[in-house]
Amino acid sequence: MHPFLDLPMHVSAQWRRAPYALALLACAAPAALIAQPGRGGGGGAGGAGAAAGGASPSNALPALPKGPRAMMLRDWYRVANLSNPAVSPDGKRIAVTVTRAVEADNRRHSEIWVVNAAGGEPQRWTSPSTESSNPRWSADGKYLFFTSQRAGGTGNTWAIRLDQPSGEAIQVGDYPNGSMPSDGSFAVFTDAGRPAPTAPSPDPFGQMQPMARPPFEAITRPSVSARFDGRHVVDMSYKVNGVGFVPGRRVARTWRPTQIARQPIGDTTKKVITSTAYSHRGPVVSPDGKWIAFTADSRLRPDSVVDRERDSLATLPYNKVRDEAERNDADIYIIDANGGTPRKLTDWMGAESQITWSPDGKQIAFIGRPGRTKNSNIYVVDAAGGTPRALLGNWQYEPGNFDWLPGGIQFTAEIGGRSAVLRADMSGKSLPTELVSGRRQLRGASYDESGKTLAYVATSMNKPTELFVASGDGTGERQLTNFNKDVNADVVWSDAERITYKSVGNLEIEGWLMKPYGYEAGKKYPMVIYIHGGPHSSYGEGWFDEFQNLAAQGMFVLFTNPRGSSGYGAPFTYSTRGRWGMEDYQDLMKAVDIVSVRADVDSTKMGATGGSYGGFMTTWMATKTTRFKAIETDRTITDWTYWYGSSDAQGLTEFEFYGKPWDNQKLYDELSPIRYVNKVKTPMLIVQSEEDHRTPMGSAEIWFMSLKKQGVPVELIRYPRSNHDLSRTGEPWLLVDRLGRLRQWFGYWLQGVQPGAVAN
Ligand SMILES: CC(=O)N[C@@H](C)C(=O)N[C@@H](C)C(=O)N[C@@H](C)C(=O)O
Repeated sequence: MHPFLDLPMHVSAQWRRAPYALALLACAAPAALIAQPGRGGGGGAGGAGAAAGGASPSNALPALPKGPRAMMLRDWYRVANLSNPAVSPDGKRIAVTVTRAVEADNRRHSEIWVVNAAGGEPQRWTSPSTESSNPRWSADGKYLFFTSQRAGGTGNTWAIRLDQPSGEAIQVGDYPNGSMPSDGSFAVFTDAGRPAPTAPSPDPFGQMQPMARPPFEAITRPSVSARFDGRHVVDMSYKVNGVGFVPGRRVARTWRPTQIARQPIGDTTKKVITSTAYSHRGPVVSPDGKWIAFTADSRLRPDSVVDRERDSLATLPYNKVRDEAERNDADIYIIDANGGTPRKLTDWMGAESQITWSPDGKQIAFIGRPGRTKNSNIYVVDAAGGTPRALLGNWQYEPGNFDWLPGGIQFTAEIGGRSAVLRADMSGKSLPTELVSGRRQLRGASYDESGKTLAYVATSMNKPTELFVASGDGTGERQLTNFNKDVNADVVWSDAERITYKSVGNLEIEGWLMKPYGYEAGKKYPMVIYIHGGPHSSYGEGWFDEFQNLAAQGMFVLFTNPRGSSGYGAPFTYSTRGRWGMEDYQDLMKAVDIVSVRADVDSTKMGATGGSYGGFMTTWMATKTTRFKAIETDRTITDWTYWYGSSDAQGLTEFEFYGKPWDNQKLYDELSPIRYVNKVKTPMLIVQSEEDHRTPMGSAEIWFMSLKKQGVPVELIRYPRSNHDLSRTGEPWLLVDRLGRLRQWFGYWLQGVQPGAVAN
């Protein structure tokens, strides 16, 4: 997991859009859910604007012309995104989530579709009137479970019955979700327990909005509670991007350590088998059902002690010896499947996750990260104990998810900007072998019970996501779906050339140059460099609406993964610590140098754009060079001290800048573009979301005002009802509006296209 946030570590800047934020509507699924793609009923494969009309602005828009042609803005609504493939235990069927926008309703919609692994038409299994995602098959093949919020249910797990005629989705209480032994007789999962009952006391503030009520131990009170509807804050984490404002505690802090529970399949009785002051995490049962492995604090200290220690350390100034020391926060333990005293499997420095038993139950594998800035690896240890051994040796890259199949361990990994399915050498002596690879990005490798069938979703530069199947060893790959057939037939998606180049310190940097739509040899075209955020994320070999948008406008799009990006190993990722805007800036400008001397690039018409950390970098660039004729800065950061105080992710700079602003104010200041704003001459478009709690509005506002006061052309677009993820999961109409503004801004400054003349 990401050290600062609840996010997976290797987040591709392009793929962050995939798990669309679902506005799950409460609505029962009608019977006869199965539909053929492209045959109506709420949107077939690739169907544009699938929902039935209602009065909306989009209804007034003319039909999109047939292609082949450049991408138009409204083509965005036509692209289907596939995610979470799941192979049935017998390997015969594959379920997948299909998400697309419903243009007329300004929303996204997700459904579960199922396709035979042997091929054939995919079938829709969930209702077009309800949101459904994340399919998973029960081990005995009786159910297809999926996530949905429907009226009259508890929790968000629903199921379609497979072993008998089935109608609407149901909820089943006797089939718990969790880790199961080979015979599938019971499931093991964590249980947060119930809060201790407290005597109800009258709450004088009970009628107030939750954010307005005086939190626990607050000193001030509303003079008249019915007249105060503001926000009263005493806790540090009072706002979270994508969630909003979070009400504070109203009672003293208590701890509810997670326990391990087990429940027989076909029974509704849950038995909690532990009762400890420490939490159990990620329990997995051995194939023979006798043992449960889990992670917990390395000293099994009560959660209250661990949390208080962490909170008190967090108030101290940065201390190199203490804060850079390697830590052993957690270890793996094994307990009898009926409960008892756990045994520590091994004392291992660092963090363990994804504990997995070998099929014979004799060994345990896990992903281990020996130190915060060190590469993770797959480790294997005897279930009896011993020293874990690394399977990937000194491999440059890091494993994603892995499966221990009958034939060995297979895993996914980011290899720079592409991704692959690989097999580990179980002796740990050789580097892993790529089974499914190529210039593309793969997600969600899923296997049947025997490991003989493998499914994944894949995309490449000019191909939106589709579902693929192959043999377990990666051979015999076949594309199973064509949800984007119609849009692909109309739109000529641009392809990109992969480049690598040596930058400061001889470090190799990977990048791509996407050709403009309608490229003709002998002509010159404007070029825009895109800069990703994080900084620990990456661009890569996948279809990306933003790049296609500007390429369709007739521009080269340059994008690179400067040092600091993820996907090239932890040393590369963390090599910019304390040096943001230094060598990574040079990595970016080096790419501009290389590309700008090409005969087909007009070096007098270059632009730059980027979001979040990329937004910081674009403002930083604006203070350093006038080579760009126009810049767009998105969800920007212009003052790191302001950002530290107003964002929801202080851990990022506390780690990267070696402390809090007052520990290292000089660095926070020196790396803040606002200190040099008097040097900016480049026209800038600023795009910012009103509800962005990751990079709040103040950075954009001060940048806007500073440029205005200096007479530099600047526009600020403030998007309502939007957070940090507007460009990925925001309201479709606003998201597309933003794409249009990018075309217009660069169209005006780089191509001389007059306001209002850029095609939609
Ligand atoms: C990798 C990551 O997400 N890091 C976070 C702490 C983060 O949110 N950083 C932002 C400043 C950022 O740049 N986010 C990127 C990923 C974005 O595009 O939003």
